[in-house]
Amino acid sequence: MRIKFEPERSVQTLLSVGTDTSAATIEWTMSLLLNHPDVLKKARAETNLILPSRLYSTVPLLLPHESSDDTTIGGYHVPRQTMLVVNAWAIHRDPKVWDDPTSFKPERFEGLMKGGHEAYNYKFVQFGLGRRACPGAGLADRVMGLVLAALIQCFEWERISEEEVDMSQGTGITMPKAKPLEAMCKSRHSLSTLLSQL
Ligand code: HEM
Repeated sequence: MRIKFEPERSVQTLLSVGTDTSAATIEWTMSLLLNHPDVLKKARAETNLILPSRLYSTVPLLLPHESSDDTTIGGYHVPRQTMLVVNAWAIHRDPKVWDDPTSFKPERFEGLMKGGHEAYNYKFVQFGLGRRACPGAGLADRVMGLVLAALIQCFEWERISEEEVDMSQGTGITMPKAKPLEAMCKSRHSLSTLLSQL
């Protein structure tokens, strides 16, 4: 067997999987924050508040996998070479796994996040698990943390009307918002002072 290495395609794939997923996660998280001003206020006060987007898993079915051998999972016989799809979206909203699953409560992650991604006890699988888990998870965590912190710390955010931000979900391997987020923002007073000193 010959394997053809195509660096251009690899770079394109990395750029695509790395940017769509991170951008969508940031958009979902900002939408959640705009619908929960109390959490937004808390996030501004606590710069280390963890805001994982569990409710709106941006890769809701992970990527298809294939069983390398016959096996039995949860009483079901799975023959070799079966395509396996993990429904992360359903796991993240399962009341048997999460207390009050559909509420946006970032504080539920305090403590749970300390041991790295493998320590989530198979509850939070936004990046998959095991050998084929997302290799960009560490980078994505850091980039999303920095971007969200900058957006929250540097700007005042408001919804465009009294109505809550529409959280309907579109379809795609990376789950988009059905209606792109529109919000109002203005730079915070502290930022204007800082910028005027540059
Ligand atoms: C919020 C951001 C991201 C999310 C939610 C995400 C999620 C995922 C998921 C669920 C998988 C499949 C895991 C599985 O099926 O078990 C995956 C695979 C992958 N991700 Fe990410 N990802 C993100 C960011 C990134 C970034 C920044 C990069 C690279 C710069 C990246 C590169 C990849 C690659 C190359 C794979 C395929 C790995 C393989 O098949 O062995 N991802 N990602």
